[in-house]
Amino acid sequence: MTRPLRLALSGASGRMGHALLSLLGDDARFELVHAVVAPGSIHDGQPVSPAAAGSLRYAHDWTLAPPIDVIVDFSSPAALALALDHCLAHGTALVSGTTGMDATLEARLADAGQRIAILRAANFSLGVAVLARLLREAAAALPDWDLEIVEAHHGRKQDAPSGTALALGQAAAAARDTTLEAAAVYGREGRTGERIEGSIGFAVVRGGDIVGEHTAMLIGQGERVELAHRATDRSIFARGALHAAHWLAGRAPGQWQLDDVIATLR
Ligand SMILES: NC(=O)C1=CN([C@@H]2O[C@H](COP(=O)(O)OP(=O)(O)OC[C@H]3O[C@@H](n4cnc5c(N)ncnc54)[C@H](OP(=O)(O)O)[C@@H]3O)[C@@H](O)[C@H]2O)C=CC1
Ligand SMILES: O=C(O)C1=N[C@H](C(=O)O)C[C@H](O)C1
Repeated sequence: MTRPLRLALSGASGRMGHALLSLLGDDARFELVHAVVAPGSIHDGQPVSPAAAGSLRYAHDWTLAPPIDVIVDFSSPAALALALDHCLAHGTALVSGTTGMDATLEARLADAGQRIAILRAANFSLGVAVLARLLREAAAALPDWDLEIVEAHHGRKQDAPSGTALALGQAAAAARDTTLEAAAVYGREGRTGERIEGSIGFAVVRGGDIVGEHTAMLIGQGERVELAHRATDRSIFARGALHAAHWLAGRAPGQWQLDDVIATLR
C-alpha cells in the first residue's frame, strides 16, 4: 500500500481552511503535516480544528515544517508568497486557489512552473469549469453581443472583481480574439456615456454569507443569454482542490491547469 501524501495547508484557519480540514479528516489519501495561519493569529499554537491529524497545531510560518509532498493554499497574497518561497526552496508541489494577487506575485507564480509543479485556479468547482467552456462557446458564437459579468460574494471577501469573474472575462475575451486588458470596464458611475462597443463589463455585489455566484450575460437586441453558477457550499472548492493536490503531487515541474485534472476524471 502506498503511504498517504504529506499535505500542508496555507490559510488553515480561514473559511476555506475549515472546509479543507473537514474533508481531510476522512480522506486516507493525505496526512496533514503542517497548517499555517497568519503571524499574530489567535489560532497560532492552538490544536488544528476540526481535528484532522492527532496533535497537530497551527503554525505561523514554514520554518519548522516537516517534509511535505504538496501544499494547498487558500489564504492571502502575502501568505501565498511565503508558501511559494517554501515550495521553491524544497521542490514542493503547490495547489493554490488564492485570488487578488498583484502583477509582481502573478509573474513570480508564472515563473515558478519552471521549477515546481504548480496548479492555480480561481475556482475549483466542476460547475465553474463547465461554465467557462460554455461561455467561451457563447462569446465566440455571438461576437457582437454585449457581455457583462456579475458576481456576488460574502461581505468579508477582500478582492473584487472575484478571481472567477476575471477568469471568465479572460476566457470570453480570448474567444473573441481580444484580451481582458483591452476590453474590461470595471464598475460604472456618473455620466459614463454609452457602452463601449466590444467591452466586457464587471459588476460586483458583496453581502452576508453568499458563498459565490457568477452570471455572464450576453445581451443582444431583443434577446439575452445568461450563463450562471451558484455555489452554496465551500466543500465544492475544497473537494476540487484536494483532487488537484492528489493529481499534482509527484508531477514534473510546470504550470498545470484544473482542466488537466478534470480530463482524468472522465
Ligand atoms: N479558487 C477557489 O475555488 C476559491 C478561492 N478562494 C480564495 O481563497 C482565499 C481565502 O479565502 P477564505 O478562506 O474565504 O479567506 P479567510 O480570510 O477566511 O482565510 C484566510 C486565511 O489566510 C490566513 N492568512 C491571511 N494572511 C496571512 C499571512 N500574511 N500569513 C499567513 N497566513 C495568512 C488567515 O489566517 P488567520 O485566520 O490567522 O488570519 C486565514 O487562515 C481568497 O483569496 C479567496 O478568494 C476562496 C474560495 C474558493
Ligand atoms: O473569496 C471567496 O469566497 C471566493 N473566491 C473565489 C474568487 O475570487 O473567484 C472563488 C469563489 O467564488 C469564492
